[in-house]
Amino acid sequence: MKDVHCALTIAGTDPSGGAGIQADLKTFQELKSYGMSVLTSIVSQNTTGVKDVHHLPETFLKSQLEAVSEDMPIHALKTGMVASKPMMNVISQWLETVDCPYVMDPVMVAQSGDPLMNKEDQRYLQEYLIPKTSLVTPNLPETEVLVGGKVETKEEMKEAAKVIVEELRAGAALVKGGHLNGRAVDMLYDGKNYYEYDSERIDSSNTHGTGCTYSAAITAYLSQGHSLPEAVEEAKYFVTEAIRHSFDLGKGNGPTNHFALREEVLNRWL
Ligand SMILES: Nc1ncnc2c1ncn2[C@@H]1O[C@H](COP(=O)(O)OP(=O)(O)O)[C@@H](O)[C@H]1O
Ligand SMILES: Cc1ncc(COP(=O)(O)OP(=O)(O)O)c(N)n1
Repeated sequence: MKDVHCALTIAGTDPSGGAGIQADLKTFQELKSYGMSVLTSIVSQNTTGVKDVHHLPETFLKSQLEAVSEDMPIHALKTGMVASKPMMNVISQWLETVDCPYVMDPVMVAQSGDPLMNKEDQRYLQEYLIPKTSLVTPNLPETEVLVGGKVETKEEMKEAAKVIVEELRAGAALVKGGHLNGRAVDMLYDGKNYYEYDSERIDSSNTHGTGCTYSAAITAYLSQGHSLPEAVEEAKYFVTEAIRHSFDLGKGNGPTNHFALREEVLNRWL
C-alpha cells in the first residue's frame, strides 16, 4: 500500500475559509498529506476581522487530542491559535505522548496590530510550549513580542531568530518578513545555520491567512520526511503562488488561493 503521510493541525476556525483550521486542511490536502484537525476555539470572523470567539473547554480539547492520537498516526503537527493557559497546559502535556515534528505558528497579534494574547499568556507560551517545538514561525509583530524589542531589518531578523532558539529554546525559528517593505524575505535559524528565503513582493492586499497557510505547508512537507530547510523552501513557493493567485473575495483582505499550484499546472495544459 502507498505510504500515507498524516498531518495534524490544532487551531481555531475561520468560517470564511482563508485562515485557521480551514486554511490548514486545504493546504494539507493540496500537498497530499492526510489532514486531521483538533479545534481550540470557534471564531466568528471574515476577511474584515474578528466578530466573536468561543473557546472550547480544555477538557474537550484534551478529549479531541486523545481521540486522534490513540487511533491515528501523526507524522507532523502544527498549532495555530491557542488562546488560554489551560489549553496550552493540555497541549504541553499531550505533546509528551507523541513523537513527531511540531511547528508552532504563534498567533499573538491580529492583522490590525491588536494583541490577541495578554502578557501572562505570552509568558506561558514561551515557558511551556516553545521549548517543545521543532520550529516557531512568528511574523514581525510576534517576533517583537517574543524578543522584547524592535525588529525592522534583515540583520535584526537574524538576531531575533537566534534569540528565539538560544534563549527561548525553540527547535528552530523562521522569522517572516511579510510586514517589511521590499522583497518578502524570511529568515530561518536552526541552531547551527541561517537560511534565507526570498521572493518578490506581490502587489496584493489579499493576504488573509498567509501565516496559517505557510506553517501548514511546512507541516505537510515535514510529515512527508523532508528536512526543515527543504520543507520551508517548498512551503515558501506554495505560499507565494497562493498570494499571486489570491482571490478578490470579501470586503477586507481577501483569502489566498490554496489550489494555486494546481491551477498553474492546469493552465499549462489549457
Ligand atoms: N505581498 C506579499 N508578497 C509575497 N509574499 C508575501 C507577501 N506578504 C507576505 N508574504 C510572505 O507570506 C508569508 C507569511 O508572512 P507574514 O505575512 O509575515 O505572516 P502572517 O500572515 O503570520 O502575518 C511569508 O513568507 C512572507 O514573506
Ligand atoms: C483561527 C485563526 N487563526 C489564525 C489567524 C491568523 O491568521 P494568519 O495566517 O496569521 O493570517 P493573517 O493575520 O494574515 O490573517 C486567524 N485569522 N484566525
